[in-house]
Amino acid sequence: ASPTAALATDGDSSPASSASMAQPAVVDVNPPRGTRDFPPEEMRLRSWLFDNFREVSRSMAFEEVDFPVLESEALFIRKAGEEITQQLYNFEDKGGRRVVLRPEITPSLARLVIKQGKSVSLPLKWFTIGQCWRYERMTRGRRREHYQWNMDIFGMPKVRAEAELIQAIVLLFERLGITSSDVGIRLSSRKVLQAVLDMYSVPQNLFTQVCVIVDKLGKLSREEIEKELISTGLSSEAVQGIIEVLSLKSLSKLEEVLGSGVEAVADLKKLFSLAEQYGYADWICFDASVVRGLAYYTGIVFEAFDREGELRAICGGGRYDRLLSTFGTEDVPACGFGFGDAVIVELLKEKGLLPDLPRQIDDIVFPLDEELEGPASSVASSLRKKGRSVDLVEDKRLKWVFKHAERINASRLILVGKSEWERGMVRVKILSTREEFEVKAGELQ
Ligand SMILES: Nc1ccc(Br)nc1
Repeated sequence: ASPTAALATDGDSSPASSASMAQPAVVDVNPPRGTRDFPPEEMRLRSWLFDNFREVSRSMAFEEVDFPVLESEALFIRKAGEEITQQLYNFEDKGGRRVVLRPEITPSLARLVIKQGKSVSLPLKWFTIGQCWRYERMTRGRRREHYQWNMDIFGMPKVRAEAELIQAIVLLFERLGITSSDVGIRLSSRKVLQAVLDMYSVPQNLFTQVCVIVDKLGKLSREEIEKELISTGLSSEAVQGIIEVLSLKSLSKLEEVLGSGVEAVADLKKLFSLAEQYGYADWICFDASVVRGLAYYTGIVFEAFDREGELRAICGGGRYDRLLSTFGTEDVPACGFGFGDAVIVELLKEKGLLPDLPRQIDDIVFPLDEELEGPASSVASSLRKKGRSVDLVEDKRLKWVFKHAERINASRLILVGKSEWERGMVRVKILSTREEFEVKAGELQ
């Protein structure tokens, strides 16, 4: 039986389709576990979302870049215990190379910056939209792939980079109809945690591990967090100090605890003052518990969350000034964020903000009988060359064509009939007004 047996037909009684209807499909027509198909309606929504990502990136003067989904596993081997490195979609290829389906975009960006070396002038502002993968044990039934919009700035050491990236996120939300009462952006700096660890003389090599653990605040219980922190060798005094500082929600309180002149506080104050000038101050709030879960962040970190519901992170990012040296080359200051395609769509659904994106075609061209299939081809071709979207239909009854025109929201129906064609004419039906007239085939726009 043909694998397409399960495919519905359009009800037209053309003999080929009815015979294959009876057999069940012999292949599993579902995509691999944790992955999605994008049939036309879902694809229109995804394209709409990605067009908004692209439009914001363009308005911020970012250049689009792209990378293979397949990367060397070495790019993602990190020892900080991040979830992302424990769920690598990794395998050995036929050449014995250790490769992965990338779990994130940032290491690929860093790789390309290193590869481009001196040939690029800084700062670099790059964006991409790419599919990312994780091998999640299906017990949790979560997705194994999603598309991420990434915007990254290389070579901008000051908090201007963070301020620019947060504006991009706010511009995107505003384009989608989301307001600052729907979503907030929590931000802090990893230098806060660095300052606390310094206060307790915690060795520097524990920093990234501690970040990955405290990122689970809000997901794990306080006891579990304390236990994990103790297991890294931290004193219980240091653990209490960390949890106390990370529960702060006020910058002035933070300054009281850490003392004035601390870099973390200065950075954050500068960012809040820039936010006023950009006009997005009501979107952001200081929250010392924000550390994000990626090992390589070194400075300001931020994440957008929905103010109702389970406070899911919609997107997140931060500064990573020392990622390149982990690849064996000199560091370039960098900052970026990742914005997934799934949580945002759930949020839009909950807020009733999903756009109506019907299929829309300009013209249907239909030959009224077989000997006019040639002329219909030239009519369709000339309209397409003028930029019209044209559905060339044949072997159907006229009744079906009218139904089809409605289904695809066609603006016009161009009928190619024998008597008209002999006079160099075609018949045009404007489907919204039912207006009908003849036009010289050569003058059809
Ligand atoms: N990093 C990552 C990859 C794939 C999905 Br779904 N979520 C997170």
